[in-house]
Amino acid sequence: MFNRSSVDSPYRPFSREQWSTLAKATPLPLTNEDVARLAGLGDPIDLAEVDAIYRPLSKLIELHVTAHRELAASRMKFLQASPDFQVPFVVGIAGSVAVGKSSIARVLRDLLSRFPSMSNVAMITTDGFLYPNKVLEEKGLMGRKGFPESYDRQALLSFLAKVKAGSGKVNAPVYSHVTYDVMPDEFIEVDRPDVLIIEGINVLQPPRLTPDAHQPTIAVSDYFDFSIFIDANHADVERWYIDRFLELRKTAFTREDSYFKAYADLDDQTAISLAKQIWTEINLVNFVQNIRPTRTRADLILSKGPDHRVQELHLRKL
Ligand SMILES: Nc1ncnc2c1ncn2[C@@H]1O[C@H](COP(=O)(O)OP(=O)(O)O)[C@@H](O)[C@H]1O
Ligand SMILES: CC(C)(COP(=O)(O)O)[C@@H](O)C(=O)NCCC(=O)O
Repeated sequence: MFNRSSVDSPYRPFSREQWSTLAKATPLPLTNEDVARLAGLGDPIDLAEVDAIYRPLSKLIELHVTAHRELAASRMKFLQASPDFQVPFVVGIAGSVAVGKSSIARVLRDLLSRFPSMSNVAMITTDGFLYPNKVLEEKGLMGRKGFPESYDRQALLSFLAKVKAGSGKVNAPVYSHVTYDVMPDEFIEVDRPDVLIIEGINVLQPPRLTPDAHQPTIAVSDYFDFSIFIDANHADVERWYIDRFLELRKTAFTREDSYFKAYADLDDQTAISLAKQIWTEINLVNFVQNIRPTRTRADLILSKGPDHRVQELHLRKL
């Protein structure tokens, strides 16, 4: 669990209680319609949690979006240039596999789009930018899925550059957890959104050195205007990973096109040891070596307890 609260820390800490008092002063309380729509997302985040933690967070992000637009307008005026488009505001969400990034991203997308100034909120996940299995096999990286080298970073950087440059209709590739591979003909079309949420385990990776000149290149997070790291004790995340694996065994794995179809009939004990093995050999190693070290690059760190409820928040001081 992240724990820095001294005066020289770049972060200002908030207990769950302190943060949730902000909900009272946050506009746009949840209406019955919002509650029904959020429940319809099928995510397990309960509505009290949405109200106490994620609704104030949506307001904080809205403040950043407004300030970002004002700064862009003043800069254009100073540069005597005419603003030709509104640059999308990019929110990055990082954290371990199975820490709850996608669930939080979906809820945030819904909450942000309730603000009239940012009704068009797009969302993508970085798994679409993993190399296809065929390429990973050729590179000997099938056991390193999710590690920085398993992503087509250039494609991801180019996607973000186009979105930020105001290009209309930019396609992001899509990953299937059923086929365990990138889908060759499926894309998410992003068309000049007000906000783009990009979620993935490696989005806060520092820039890499170029092999020839040893010069650092641009980082994915250079395109972020606000970044969030979802943190939790890794023993809890392992449990969430195994629970999700057992759930998938009953659903996605039973499909004919599932990569894991052979796992659908496993008994509980075998399924649990297999999930533990994948967790320990791939995802935990990646978390310790590559993901956790990026935590202090985030603007906001959300620390979850064993029940997924956020217990503490650390917000970067301005
Ligand atoms: N607030 C929550 N309460 C209960 N379960 C949750 C919560 N958030 C996520 N989960 C569960 O934890 C697991 C991991 O969440 P998910 O959003 O898929 O993680 P990630 O996108 O980080 O891999 C899933 O089984 C999900 O249903
Ligand atoms: C697809 C993932 C790399 C997550 O990617 P992300 O969307 O966070 O970029 C991960 O869910 C994964 O499949 N890891 C490989 C080991 C495993 O099967 O869990």
